[in-house]
Amino acid sequence: MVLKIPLRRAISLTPEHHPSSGPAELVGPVALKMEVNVLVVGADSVGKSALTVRFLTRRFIGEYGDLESIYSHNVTVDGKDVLFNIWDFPYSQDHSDENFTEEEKRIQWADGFVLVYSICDRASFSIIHQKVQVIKAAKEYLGLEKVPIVIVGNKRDLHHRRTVSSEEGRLLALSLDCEFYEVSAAEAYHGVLLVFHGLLDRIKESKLATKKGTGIRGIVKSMSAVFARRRTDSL
Ligand SMILES: Nc1nc2c(ncn2[C@@H]2O[C@H](COP(=O)(O)OP(=O)(O)OP(=O)(O)O)[C@@H](O)[C@H]2O)c(=O)[nH]1
Repeated sequence: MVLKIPLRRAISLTPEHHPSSGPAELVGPVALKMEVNVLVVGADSVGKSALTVRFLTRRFIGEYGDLESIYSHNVTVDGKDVLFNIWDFPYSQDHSDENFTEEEKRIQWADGFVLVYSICDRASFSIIHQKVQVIKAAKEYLGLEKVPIVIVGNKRDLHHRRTVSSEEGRLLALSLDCEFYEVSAAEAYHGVLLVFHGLLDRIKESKLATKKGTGIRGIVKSMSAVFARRRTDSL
């Protein structure tokens, strides 16, 4: 039986986690709670909503409608609470300036990306390469060197209709320094769980690297400022 339930009712939505709020770590009374923003991107009907809902509710609903929203959900990973804000967003063919700016905002908002294609839809696979480049370029511009991206080939259960081989997916991910998974949101929860946990690991690594980078960059910057002042003083 196919269950049809509105996503907003299936998942608790925390309204304050809007793109403008950006990534953050919530400081609770006792412990630091990690919060991550994840953007799920891909062509139409590849299963973006199915993956998101599977991760958040463990269920495969079947039909998801056209709702585009950010869903916030607490997940316990390695004994620690992590707040996932997940934005499931269809790939847009609209290349207007306005759309470009909106896309940049979404990329800025996200700490990590799940890029989804369907193994039965070659066109959905073909856009992944360009999408990764757009994301990386935008993040590099913001000073982030290592961008956490996971590429996911969905609908693995439909292997008789496969048009993209696992090898192609794996090679693409390898060439773009992304992680790769093939899953079936329809058939199994475990694979989908690995996708989001794998992404979380990458996000943690990237945050750590950024903190370290900022530290060194900060020291270099202040030293340069001191020497520059000394040079001006001695003139
Ligand atoms: N067989 C199979 N069908 C799936 C799988 N994942 C999703 N679907 C189906 O594919 C269709 C599209 O799924 P959605 O999750 O709505 O895809 P989407 O990418 O969010 O689609 P848009 O909202 O149009 O961008 C639905 O009919 C789902 O039931 C899967 O792993 N296997």
